[in-house]
Amino acid sequence: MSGTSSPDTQEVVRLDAVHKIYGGAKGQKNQVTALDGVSIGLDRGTFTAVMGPSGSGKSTFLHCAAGLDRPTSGSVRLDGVELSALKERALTKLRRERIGFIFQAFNLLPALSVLDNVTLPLRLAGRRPKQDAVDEVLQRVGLAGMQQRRPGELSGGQQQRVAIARALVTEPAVIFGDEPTGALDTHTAREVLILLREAVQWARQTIVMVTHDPVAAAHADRVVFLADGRIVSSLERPTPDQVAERMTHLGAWGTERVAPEAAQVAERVAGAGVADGGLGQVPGAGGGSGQASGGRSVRPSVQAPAWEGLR
Ligand SMILES: Nc1ncnc2c1ncn2[C@@H]1O[C@H](COP(=O)(O)OP(=O)(O)OP(=O)(O)O)[C@@H](O)[C@H]1O
Repeated sequence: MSGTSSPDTQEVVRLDAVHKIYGGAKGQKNQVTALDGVSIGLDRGTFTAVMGPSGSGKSTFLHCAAGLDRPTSGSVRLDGVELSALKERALTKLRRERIGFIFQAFNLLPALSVLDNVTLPLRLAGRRPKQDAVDEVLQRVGLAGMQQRRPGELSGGQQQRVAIARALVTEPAVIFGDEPTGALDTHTAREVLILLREAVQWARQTIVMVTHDPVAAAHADRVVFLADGRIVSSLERPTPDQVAERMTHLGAWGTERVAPEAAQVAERVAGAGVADGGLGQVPGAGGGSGQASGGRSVRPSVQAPAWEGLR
């Protein structure tokens, strides 16, 4: 554990006793405690998935950890910098220079080429893109030869690769993903997850990903589970069925959404080649009314903070 920003620092993200309370003055009825004393450290070069039932605080966790929202109390340090000490402009600069974001809905600029989308964060930061470095990133994500295409001329998976390249090109301290595979079909989602996994290995990239999908989560080094705004457990390098089982214990597929969620989990877990045994633990698994993950609706994502000030 350390608070410096030296490259050798193990913990890139550190949250201590973070509370986030929405709505009204203290003690008022309409208050919601979205985060209730979250403390966690995320090491450099690791891939962490954040899971939990709907409303458990996953998005709030991501927003606070990434400096998109300020905690009500507690400390968030990113790459050794205490975020609460930063004024808005400095926070924006830090997000632009030290954080990469990947969203469910890609958030590419349709009028720009692949190359211009990927190099945009560098140019916004006043840095001249180095052709070799950009070429390498595009090669790594499988977009070599597509530099001049527009996002509209790419598949969903290719568009997400552009977003990943855009996140990687600044060599950020950490990349935050908000359901980065939520809009992709099962096969494409797997390719994107493998790519993220590889980025952790070859670039020693730190990645934090919020997901509802046990198969996606199982690509991470560690899966952290939130319930009622608290970290209630974690699993190291779990299988998809271990993740699904843990989510079941958290009541993640609650009664009002049992059938679609459970069927979806069953499909995803089965698609990952996991033994059938794990599926029996998901209530309503195989219940039939769920849709394939590829048909999953795109839930509203956070605004694209990395591009604030662009227009
Ligand atoms: N801006 C806000 N104002 C008031 N309450 C909020 C706000 N944002 C989130 N909440 C509440 O905080 C709690 C945690 O929300 P959050 O979006 O972090 O959960 P989540 O785990 O990401 O949920 P989901 O999986 O459904 O996206 C919920 O009760 C939610 O209603």
